[in-house]
Amino acid sequence: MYNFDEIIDRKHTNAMNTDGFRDYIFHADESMKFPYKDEEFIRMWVADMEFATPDVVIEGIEERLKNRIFGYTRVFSNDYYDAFVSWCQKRYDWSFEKKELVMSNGIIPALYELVNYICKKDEKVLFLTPSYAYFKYAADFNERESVCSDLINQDGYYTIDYEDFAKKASDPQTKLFILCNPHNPTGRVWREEELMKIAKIIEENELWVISDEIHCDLIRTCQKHIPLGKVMPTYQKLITCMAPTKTFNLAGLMISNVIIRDEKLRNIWLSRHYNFDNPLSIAAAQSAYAKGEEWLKELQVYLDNNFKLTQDYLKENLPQAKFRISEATYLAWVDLSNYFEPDENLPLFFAYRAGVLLEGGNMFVQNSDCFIRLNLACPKSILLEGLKRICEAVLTKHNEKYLGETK
Ligand SMILES: Cc1ncc(COP(=O)(O)O)c(C/N=C2\CONC2=O)c1O
Repeated sequence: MYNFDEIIDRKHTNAMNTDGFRDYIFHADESMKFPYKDEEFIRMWVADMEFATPDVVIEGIEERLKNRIFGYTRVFSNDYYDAFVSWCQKRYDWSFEKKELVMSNGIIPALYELVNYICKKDEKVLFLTPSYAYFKYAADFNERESVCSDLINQDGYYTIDYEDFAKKASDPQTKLFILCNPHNPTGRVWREEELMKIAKIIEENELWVISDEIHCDLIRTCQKHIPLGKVMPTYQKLITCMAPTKTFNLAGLMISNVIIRDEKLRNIWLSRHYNFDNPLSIAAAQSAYAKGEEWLKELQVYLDNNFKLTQDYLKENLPQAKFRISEATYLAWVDLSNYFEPDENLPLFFAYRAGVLLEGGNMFVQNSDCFIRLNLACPKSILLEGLKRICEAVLTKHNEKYLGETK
């Protein structure tokens, strides 16, 4: 049994989570002050976990450390590919050839590069909104136009607006579709029939498609992830991105899997991408895929319980908040439109009034006003304190507003 209740001090580890929030959330510097000391914040924002990576990963790194030489390194041996492809076969009944796998220091850097390799300057990048903002940033960085297809929110359950998606996909200038599968921030796990409808539209318009599946291992225990590559087994213009970094809390080790079917695009990648890897990251990732399943199973149960706890707590203490348990990710997507106006800065409100760091609607491109996104990958004692602070702050504001109106 693993102890996910353990509170681990992340101070002085150069963690984005503890030290990077002023810049990332508020675009401010260290001079930005709050009525809370930094260590007093409940941190529910950036998507990494407050849990120790599994012992098998630590042991894999320790084993590699014994060699004591850490020269230029690349994934040359089959061991890494064998561990990763076995993971995909066992969990998703999906595999790919070794030659299709290239490595990247992150999925975001891969997106930045692939947009440039795939789209000409006047071509467009399509994605579903609300969206992880880096899909838009990958287009912006490359000065390619973004096109957003808003998901339909049916009482907290998000579905694809196929008519809108098809219309935007049919624009001859739209060249690339980036799919988030499972979806951050709504937590949807796309069903086979949904993926098949998207696949039909992709094929009809001969789009390139990047399926970003970084969250695929972190699904509720009752859910099943389907790689887009399974629904489009022979479609050559498909790139699939997966990584151990979300699953095993290894984001700082910067190692991601990019599976490029198209040989021409793969050769462009291999000729232009900086193709070296960190030997400790390879050892960590390989151990995770080869031996990490038991830990992941226990983590999934712990996260399921954190989602249930959140649902019960909000129902009891913030009844006008609308929240459905995410089908995947450890991110809760909560609709507070009954308590806030669209133009209110929710991250700022909760930092000042609740001492909680979270990400808010305006950080997910569009179609996300009045939502907050809560990282639930933390010990339940921390989660409860965060939920308590959030609900108290909202209710105090709500009462202030109500009393103000009745004066
Ligand atoms: C859909 C998606 N793709 C890629 C990444 C990052 O991949 P990397 O470059 O680390 O390999 C994230 C991390 N999501 C985060 C990170 O912090 N907040 C989020 O929502 C993500 O949610």
